[in-house]
Amino acid sequence: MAKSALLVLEDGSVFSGVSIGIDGLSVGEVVFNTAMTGYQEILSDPSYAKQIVTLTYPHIGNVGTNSEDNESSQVYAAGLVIRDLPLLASNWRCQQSLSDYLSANRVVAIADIDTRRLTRLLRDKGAQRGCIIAGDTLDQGLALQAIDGFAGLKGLDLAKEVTTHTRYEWRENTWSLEQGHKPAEQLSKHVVAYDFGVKRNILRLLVNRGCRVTVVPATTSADEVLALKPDGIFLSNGPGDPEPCDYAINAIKTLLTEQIPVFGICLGHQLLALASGAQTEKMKFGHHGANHPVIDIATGRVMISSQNHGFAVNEASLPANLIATHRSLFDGSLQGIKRTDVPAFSFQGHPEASPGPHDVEGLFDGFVAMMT
Ligand SMILES: NC(=O)CC[C@H](N)C(=O)O
Repeated sequence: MAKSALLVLEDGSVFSGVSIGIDGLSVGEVVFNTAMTGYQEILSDPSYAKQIVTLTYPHIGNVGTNSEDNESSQVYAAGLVIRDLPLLASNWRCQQSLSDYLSANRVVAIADIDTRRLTRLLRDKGAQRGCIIAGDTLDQGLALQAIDGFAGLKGLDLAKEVTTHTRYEWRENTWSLEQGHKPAEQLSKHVVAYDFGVKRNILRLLVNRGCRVTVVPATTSADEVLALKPDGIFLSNGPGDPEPCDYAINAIKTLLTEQIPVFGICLGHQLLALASGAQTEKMKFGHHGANHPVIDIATGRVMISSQNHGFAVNEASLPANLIATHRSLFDGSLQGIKRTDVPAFSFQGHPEASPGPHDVEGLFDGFVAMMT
């Protein structure tokens, strides 16, 4: 018999379902993601730390999980909420069912709830603080207490918590159906990548373009980065609010005076903006999905992108040396920026996909071209 579980929200809403992970209680910001595939990449994306992810696609788990599709070494999402877990996981790459994967990674998760009702609620009221409890005894009062004890993501520096403790070299190339991981390329450009919660596919796409990648902890100083003699500096994605990451903002300010190419993704984009004098703000329910249209303002070209952010750069706050390069066609919010005085640019969505379409991958080529 499946154990029961409850999802409780700060507004008092309660959804009851069945547990598909471990027994226990987990609190976080509840958000919805509209991607139809890629649940394993989403769960292991460090940017989801302290967030409980609801997947709007109704059948989740059909293809199980495997050891190659993780975007980091563990699950970072604080919990998973789905409609229906199929009885059977079937795929030639499947090594573990989703439910076994959730248990092995110590995740509290709930299925059999009305994710359409939940998503409408989140859309109307905004992302909610919430709690999943699973097990033999379900105490709603305890869940509400846990929610009270969680202040939300605003003001929370999580990059420092998920970053690597030690510097390391990344050599693994991209994966394809025909070849698995491709053999190493000739590596001619040296990229120092700040790990604020980096996804592996970003590092692979850099290797695929001939970059030797050195990944450094989030708190690495500008002097330490410069001592590594980088041809380019990459600012990664990551969880939490960018504003309290003053150590990173200060380092980026210094690095921007060096005329070394800088490329930022998501949190890295927000940090580049803050270091350039712009401002960020919390969004109502953010962008989480793999089907978000974004326009390249200079060419008018529309690309479908992967997205995962709850904060955004306020376009009205851009200083004179920062121009808008991309906008979301869902809500008009800023999706890309470029410095006019130094070689630095960034994108709010996820050009590395994983999961999602590859329309925006050309930004990696732009970064390599800047270094050449
Ligand atoms: N994927 C990311 O890097 C997310 C950035 C930031 N934590 C946000 O929610 O906006």
